[in-house]
Amino acid sequence: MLVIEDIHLRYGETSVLNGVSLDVEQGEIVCLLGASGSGKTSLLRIVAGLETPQQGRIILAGQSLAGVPTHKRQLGFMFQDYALFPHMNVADNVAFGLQMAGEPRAAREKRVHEQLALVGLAGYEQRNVSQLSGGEQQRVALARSLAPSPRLLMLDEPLGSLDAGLRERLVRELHGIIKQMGLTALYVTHDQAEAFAIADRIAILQQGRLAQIATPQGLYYQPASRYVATFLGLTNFIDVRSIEGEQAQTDYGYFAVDGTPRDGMPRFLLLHPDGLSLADEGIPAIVIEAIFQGDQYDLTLEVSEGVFWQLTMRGRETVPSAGDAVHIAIDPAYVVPLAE
Ligand SMILES: Nc1ncnc2c1ncn2[C@@H]1O[C@H](COP(=O)(O)OP(=O)(O)OP(=O)(O)O)[C@@H](O)[C@H]1O
Repeated sequence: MLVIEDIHLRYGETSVLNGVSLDVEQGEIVCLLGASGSGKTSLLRIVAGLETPQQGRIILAGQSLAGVPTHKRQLGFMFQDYALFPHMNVADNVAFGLQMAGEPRAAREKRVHEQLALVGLAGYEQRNVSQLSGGEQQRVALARSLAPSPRLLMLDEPLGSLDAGLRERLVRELHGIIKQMGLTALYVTHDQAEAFAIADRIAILQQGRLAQIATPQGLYYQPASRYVATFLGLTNFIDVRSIEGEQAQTDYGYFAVDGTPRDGMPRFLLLHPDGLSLADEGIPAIVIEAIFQGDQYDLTLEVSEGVFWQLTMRGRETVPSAGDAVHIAIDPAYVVPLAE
């Protein structure tokens, strides 16, 4: 549905996007996830036609968008700072795009009614938008962006200003609505949990480059680099001393590395915290802290001086205390070789 091809964007001497390419399938939700300043919003603005790259192409439904102005691209927008019109009621806000497109009144009213029902705000037509809660306002904004039947929905931190609990609920609702309508969406966020909750695939941007694009599970269990792993909060790295056949030698023993990384010989191994457990024997460690997170304990363990590993314990197992000596077993299926 959407092809983003080799996009380069510079502001003066500053390179903001450096050869970004990715595809979004019809009906797919792709999240752009990355640190502040990694270029997420700039990429969205290029797809929207609000910014022109020095190089590269955007193709929507088989047609190049070069020279096509924003209002002719048939896109829906839900941006954090793209506020509702405070002087209009809910119905007029939702009808805005339809009115701009010259849709007749009766068709407009029908569509507004349908869209409000879809976002759970049936009967809100005459309400004043300034009297709605933050969550209700976001739903009106969503209904407004969906009303003109966009070919692609673009969302930039759409839930950024809401509190955590409401965000969690709305992100699930948003997912349901986008999927129900079979919409294709490009969703910008810097919040990993939000991306995991809504995306079919996640594109990680790292200083204007695409570091990896994969399903949430793919990213989490097979990060392509140390940067991606660290960004996702996975920090148990060990250096590879040498490779002997399909075995990597490390300070903590030998590990099989048959699935070698695509970019060359592994220099590090990521020990995924889901593959670490406490056992009667294994790598000796001292518990530094055990933090209760509701659904799990997050343990920090010191395996040698200044080297700390994270391990999670689920369920109601007996959890050791700070200062306890323990042993760590490693499930080889959760060892990820990384070249960079
Ligand atoms: N009009 C501009 N002129 C010069 N530099 C710009 C302009 N717009 C963006 N930049 C720079 O481009 C880089 C990428 O910005 P962008 O807004 O795309 O990042 P982002 O990943 O969306 O960040 P955030 O999560 O903070 O919104 C930043 O370093 C920013 O300062």
